[in-house]
Amino acid sequence: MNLSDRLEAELNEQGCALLPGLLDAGDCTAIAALYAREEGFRSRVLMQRHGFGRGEYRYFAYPLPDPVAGLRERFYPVLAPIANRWHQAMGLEPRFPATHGEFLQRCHAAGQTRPTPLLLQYDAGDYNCLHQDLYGEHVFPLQIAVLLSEPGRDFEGGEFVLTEQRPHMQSRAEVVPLRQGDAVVFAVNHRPVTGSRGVYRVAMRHGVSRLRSGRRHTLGVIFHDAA
Ligand SMILES: O=C(O)CCC(=O)C(=O)O
Ligand SMILES: [Fe+2]
Repeated sequence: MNLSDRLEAELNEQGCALLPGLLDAGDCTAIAALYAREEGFRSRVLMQRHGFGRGEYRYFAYPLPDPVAGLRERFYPVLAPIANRWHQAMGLEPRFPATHGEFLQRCHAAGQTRPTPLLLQYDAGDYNCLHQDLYGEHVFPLQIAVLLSEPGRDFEGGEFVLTEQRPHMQSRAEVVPLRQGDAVVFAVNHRPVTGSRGVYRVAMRHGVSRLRSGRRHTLGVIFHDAA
């Protein structure tokens, strides 16, 4: 099974898929260290100010640093066929072009020109409320988060959580066990699930449980740009 087929099978069954060891420890440390630098970012968000949780994040500015730009370019073509089948299954119109460059042109033409890849930083007591990363009309339906810190050594608590809200049913939560360098691919806003009466849309949200101690960094890779 190739990577795209494996991810599609996991995404269709669980709503998320793992990419173990996507980055090595050296890359993780180097990317996390960017957080403290002055340059390279377009904005900083203190989550508590907006009711998003507690902790902070910074959006990268263009040009994105190599590993971040590389992940967007490399994974878009793997995920676009899955995104197209999801849209077909959910009866949604937009189809996604073959390359990330073409998709970005579409975002930029619609005024979504600001880069969305971000670095997040959590300290003890911080958490990220369940949310969806929607930034305008154009939405690529899958995104990736990479854990840059090592659980147990750098921090405790702070688990990546996904919830699925099925129509007329109770919500289901999934905790995704990640080690440093592991990534999770997940649905941005909804995904198709086949039930006895056909396909229905399940709304997905993601967040992070409270950090018990230490410091945790994550790299978020979102494929659409922001208005
Ligand atoms: O810190 C995390 O694991 C979640 C980050 C997040 O919300 C994102 O990448 O969109
Ligand atoms: Fe997010």
